[in-house]
Amino acid sequence: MHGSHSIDVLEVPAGVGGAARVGIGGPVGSGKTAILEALIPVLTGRGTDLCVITNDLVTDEDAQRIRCGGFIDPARVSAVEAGACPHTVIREDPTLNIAAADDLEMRFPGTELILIESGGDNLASTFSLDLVDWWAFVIDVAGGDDIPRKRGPGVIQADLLIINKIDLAPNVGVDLAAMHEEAVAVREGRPVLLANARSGEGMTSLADELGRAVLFDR
Ligand SMILES: Nc1nc2c(ncn2[C@@H]2O[C@H](COP(=O)(O)OP(=O)(O)OP(=O)(O)O)[C@@H](O)[C@H]2O)c(=O)[nH]1
Repeated sequence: MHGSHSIDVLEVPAGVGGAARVGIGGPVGSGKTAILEALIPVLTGRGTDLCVITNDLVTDEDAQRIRCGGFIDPARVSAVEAGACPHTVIREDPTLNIAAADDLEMRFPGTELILIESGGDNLASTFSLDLVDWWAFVIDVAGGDDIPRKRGPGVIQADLLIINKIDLAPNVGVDLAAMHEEAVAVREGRPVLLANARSGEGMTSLADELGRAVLFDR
């Protein structure tokens, strides 16, 4: 009919989109994968039904590492190859990640939580709210205690800032209390969590935070 136009309605299968989608971003090497490795057993121990998506530039190395860990069914871990720019697939055009999350929910219908790790390359990476409901940004003590002062969008905008590798503070001459205080100040009081992904310190608090923020205190 002249003047009318069709509207494409995307078919979303029943149940898909029900899981909370959570981003874990931050600079290369800050410990995002290590945090997932320490966090997943805490969450599954609480009975949370979860899946994982990793974003690597051109490999599925992080996904393989999590699949090999033995703490999650390897089929529940999907890899998105981000190509040249890691920001694009979590912010400008998160279509690939949304498709990967939908696919996981279709294959595992009871999924309550999807953790999406992104291989960001600097302090500017943020997640699109079309992709995630909530996101954390991971920096580490060894990267320098001036990172909060640089006020990168990740540091400022994330729902939670995680300062990881706190065990290394004495080795790199960082005053942890001052770094924490400064991070809280630049975030105007929004949450900042101190963590040591190697020992698991902070992971109970992180699981509690996720419980409050997206799992509604299950
Ligand atoms: N001492 C110490 N080392 C850590 C901690 N967390 C991670 N690491 C180490 O830091 C290195 C980088 O950790 P990853 O988990 O691979 O970091 P990532 O952010 O996932 O790195 P990309 O995926 O390359 O962006 C590894 O050698 C980890 O063992 C921590 O809390 N303390």
